[in-house]
Amino acid sequence: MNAARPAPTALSTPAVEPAPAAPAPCAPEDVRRVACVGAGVIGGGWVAHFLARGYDVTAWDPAPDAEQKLRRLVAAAWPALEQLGLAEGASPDRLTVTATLEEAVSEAQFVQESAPEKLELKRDLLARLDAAAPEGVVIASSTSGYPMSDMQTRAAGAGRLVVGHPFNPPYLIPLVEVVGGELTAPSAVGWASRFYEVAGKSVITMNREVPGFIANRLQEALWREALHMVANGEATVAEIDASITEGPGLRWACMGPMLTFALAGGEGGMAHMLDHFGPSLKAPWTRLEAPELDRELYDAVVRGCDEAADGRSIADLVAERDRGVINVLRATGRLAERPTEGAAE
Ligand SMILES: NC(=O)C1=CN([C@@H]2O[C@H](COP(=O)(O)OP(=O)(O)OC[C@H]3O[C@@H](n4cnc5c(N)ncnc54)[C@H](O)[C@@H]3O)[C@@H](O)[C@H]2O)C=CC1
Ligand SMILES: C[N+](C)(C)CC(=O)CC(=O)[O-]
Repeated sequence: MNAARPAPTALSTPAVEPAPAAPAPCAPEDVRRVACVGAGVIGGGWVAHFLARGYDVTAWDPAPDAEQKLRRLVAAAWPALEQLGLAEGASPDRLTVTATLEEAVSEAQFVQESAPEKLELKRDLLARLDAAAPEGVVIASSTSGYPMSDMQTRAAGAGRLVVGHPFNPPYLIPLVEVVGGELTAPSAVGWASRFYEVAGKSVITMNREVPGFIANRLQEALWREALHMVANGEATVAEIDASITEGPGLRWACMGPMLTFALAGGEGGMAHMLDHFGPSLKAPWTRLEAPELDRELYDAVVRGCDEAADGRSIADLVAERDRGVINVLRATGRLAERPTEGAAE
C-alpha cells in the first residue's frame, strides 16, 4: 500500500548547492527569542502564542499598519490565553516590532515565516531570512501546502528550512505539522519538532513530503466537495456547516475519523466496518475517487485502528466517544437546546 514517494515537482530542482546545515546554536529547550516574519492572521496568531508561552518575540511585516493590527490581535487573544494559563513572565510587552526583517531575526533563536501563500514570494523570503538569521537557527514556514522542496531552492542554507504548518488560530489549535524538503537536514526537522513541543504545540512530524501535508489534504477534500454541492444546488452554505457541527464535527473533536469509523463497525470494529461499507467506496457519495480496497490497504487500516485503540475495547472507545460528545455539546451550549419532549404517550 505504500504509495511511491511523489516525484518532486519540476520546480523543486535545487538551484543552489546547500551548505551542510550548521548545528542549531542552542537546544530547543533553551530558546528564549523567537522571530515572526509576516504578522497577519497566522503570523499574528503565532506571535500571541509565543508571547503567551513566555518568549521574547520580534516581529516584522511590511504592511504600513502591521504593528497596530498585530498589537490589536494580541490584545484580543490575551484574555483567552490567560484562561488557558500563561507561562511565567508571559506578557504582550515582550513583543518588539522591528523596522526591518534583518533586525527581527538578527538575534532570533527560531524563526517562523508567515507571509502570503505565493511560491515565488516564499522562495525569495526564505532566501532572505536564511541570509539574515544567525547561523544554524532553524527557519520554519507556516505554508498551507507548498512542499519545502519547492520553496527552499534559492536559500544557500536550505538545510535549516522546514515546514511548520499551524492551524488557525495557532494560539488555540495545538496542531503543527512538521516536514522537511529534499535539502533539509534531518537534524533541523527533529530540532523544530522538539521546539514546537517545548512551546506547547501538538506535533506531527511527517516522514515524507506531500503537498497539503495531512490535515489540509483532509480538509481540502471536504472543502472541495462542499463547493461542488453548493455550486450544484445540492446543499446550501448553512446546510454544509450544520451537517458538520451537528454531525461528524461533534465526534471529530473527541476522536479522529479512523477510530470513529471503527466504531461504525460495532463490536466487529474496523474489519466489520470495511466488510459492511467497503462496497460504498464505489458509490457516487463524493466526487473524490476512492483507492482500491485491496488486502494490503484493508489490513493496514484494521491494524492501524487496533494500534490506535491501544488496548481499549470497542466498548471502551464507545464510552470515551460518548463522554466526549456530551462534553462538546455541553461546552457549546447545545445540551439545553435538545428536544425535551419524549415519545407521545
Ligand atoms: N489563514 C489561515 O487560516 C492559515 C494560513 N496559513 C499560512 O500562513 C501564511 C500566511 O497566511 P495568512 O496569515 O492567512 O495571510 P495574511 O494575508 O493574513 O498575512 C500575510 C502577512 O504577510 C505580510 N507580507 C506580505 N509580503 C510579505 C513579505 N514579503 N515578507 C513578510 N511578510 C509579508 C502581509 O503584510 C500580511 O500581514 C500562508 O502561507 C498561509 O498559507 C497556515 C495555516 C492557516
Ligand atoms: C484555509 N487554509 C488552507 C488556509 C487552512 C489552513 O492552512 C489550516 C487551517 O487553519 O485550517
